[in-house]
Amino acid sequence: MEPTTFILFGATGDLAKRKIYPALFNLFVRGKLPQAFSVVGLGRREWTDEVFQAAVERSLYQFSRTEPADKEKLNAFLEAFRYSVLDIGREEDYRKLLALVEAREQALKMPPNRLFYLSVGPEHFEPIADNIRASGLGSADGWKRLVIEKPFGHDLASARALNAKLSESFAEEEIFRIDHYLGKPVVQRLESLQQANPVIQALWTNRYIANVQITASESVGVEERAGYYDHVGAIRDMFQNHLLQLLMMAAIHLPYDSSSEKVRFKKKKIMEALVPVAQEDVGQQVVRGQYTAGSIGGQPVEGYKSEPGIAADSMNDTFIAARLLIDNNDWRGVPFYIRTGKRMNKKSTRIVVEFKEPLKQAWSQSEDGVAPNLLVIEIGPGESIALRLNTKEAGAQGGFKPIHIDLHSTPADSPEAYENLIGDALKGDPTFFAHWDEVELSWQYVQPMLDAFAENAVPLRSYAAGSRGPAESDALLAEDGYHWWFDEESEALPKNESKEGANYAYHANH
Ligand SMILES: NC(=O)C1=CN([C@@H]2O[C@H](COP(=O)(O)OP(=O)(O)OC[C@H]3O[C@@H](n4cnc5c(N)ncnc54)[C@H](OP(=O)(O)O)[C@@H]3O)[C@@H](O)[C@H]2O)C=CC1
Ligand SMILES: O=C1O[C@H](COP(=O)(O)O)[C@@H](O)[C@H](O)[C@H]1O
Repeated sequence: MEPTTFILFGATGDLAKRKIYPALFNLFVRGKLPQAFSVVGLGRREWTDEVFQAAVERSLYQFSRTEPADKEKLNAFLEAFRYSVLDIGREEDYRKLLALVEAREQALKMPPNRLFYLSVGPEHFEPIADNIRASGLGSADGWKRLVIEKPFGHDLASARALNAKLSESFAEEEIFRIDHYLGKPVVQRLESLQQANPVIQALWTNRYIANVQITASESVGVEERAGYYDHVGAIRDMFQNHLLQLLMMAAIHLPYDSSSEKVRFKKKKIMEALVPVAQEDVGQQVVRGQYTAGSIGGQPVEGYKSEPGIAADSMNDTFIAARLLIDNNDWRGVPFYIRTGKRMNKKSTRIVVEFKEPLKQAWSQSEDGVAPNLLVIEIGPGESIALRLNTKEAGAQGGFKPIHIDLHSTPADSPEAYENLIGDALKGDPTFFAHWDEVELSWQYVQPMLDAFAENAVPLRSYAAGSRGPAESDALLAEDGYHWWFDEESEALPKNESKEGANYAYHANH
């Protein structure tokens, strides 16, 4: 890997300590950082290098999965970290930064390969990009990359404006837009699931698939982010980015020789084939909801409007369910159902592919227990991919029973999303970052929904905290003759006990 200077805006912030430093440390421990590697942290706080290194060290003890037990290793890691006080709007701070970066490059005999990581609020993205260009930080002989956190815009117009501005300083291939769902290990394995299993590849069409269900339910509420969340809602926070990315990843057909260009091209094609929903039709395809008081895990939970920092008359969505249609030869006629919500009964991110039931007529009149085949892709908190089939035991009197074939369990020590993504950005591999085309098409698809929500043209349904969302979300699928597959109904899929080395294991449920 090429020598790199990692320049971190927002080095004193929450994301840096919870995700970025632990990810860098894990990469270091796994030998996946460049041999010559230097970090320059930035913030307004008057920290010294020593204070910065101590803050990084604390964050590792608090948030890293890899305990920094080896003091020598830890010190070698921390030695790479320097700090510079920088106010984003102050030009002279960038000149000071350039001097520090160049001094470090000279001391470490590194070429000027610079990765700028923007772990700051979105209002800072444009001025930082401008100042990087104006100060000369970006016009060096090496390469430059811009890693940018979400949110990328607030709507279609603002996303376009932001992209136009960033493009003045960085080329598209230099911009790495983080969507941490693309860094999740199981999402990254979807590619090999198809490529390594011709069986799955052959079934990946409307001939065999009845519907696809993508769920990201959360039991947490707005936590400490009321100010942010009350302006974005579930639709901007999760649906426009993470869930549409999961849809793209689930719907693409990947060739054996898939390159980053091919993956992104195919994702773009899926977005282009999505059937647009006109503003006046949003209510037929989308259910929006907001939680009221309830209980989770036996504990009483307040309703959304009573959360600190939330307006008492807020009409913000904390839940969204939608039916999406893809108009291409592979997926015509297969509804993709997406739902996400805060304060639901449990944390679960999963894709369930429900297969058609060609045998239903033949069996279900006379036999109990025949259920559709399901491919269940557990993305979090457990990680697994399992196929549910029907079987009948020899000589058994009863009906059919489901069995599960575990296609791919993720080892317990699999990397976290940020580790995967930062590692990819350091390598310059953009496969699991959101290309501008995808981002723009996502906003384009979502914009009529935002407009309908803003006009309150779609009813805001209530659901009790701790429930599975509004009843209308179930009705959305019932209209098509389907229902959401919940854990309980997909019948005790293999639990996520440590299954290292247990790929392709066979589980029978009794
Ligand atoms: N926290 C999280 O879990 C997640 C965060 N994100 C995104 O990551 C980004 C950062 O979030 P988070 O770390 O939580 O935010 P914080 O509020 O915790 O940190 C903000 C950082 O920005 C710096 N900063 C703010 N204003 C200035 C300024 N004028 N000049 C220089 N530095 C400034 C602060 O440094 P100082 O105070 O020293 O000036 C601080 O380091 C946001 O875009 C957020 O949406 C995305 C996913 C999850
Ligand atoms: O980006 C976000 O994601 C989290 C959920 O992420 P996960 O990895 O825990 O599934 C969500 O809670 C947050 O509101 C959102 O901004």
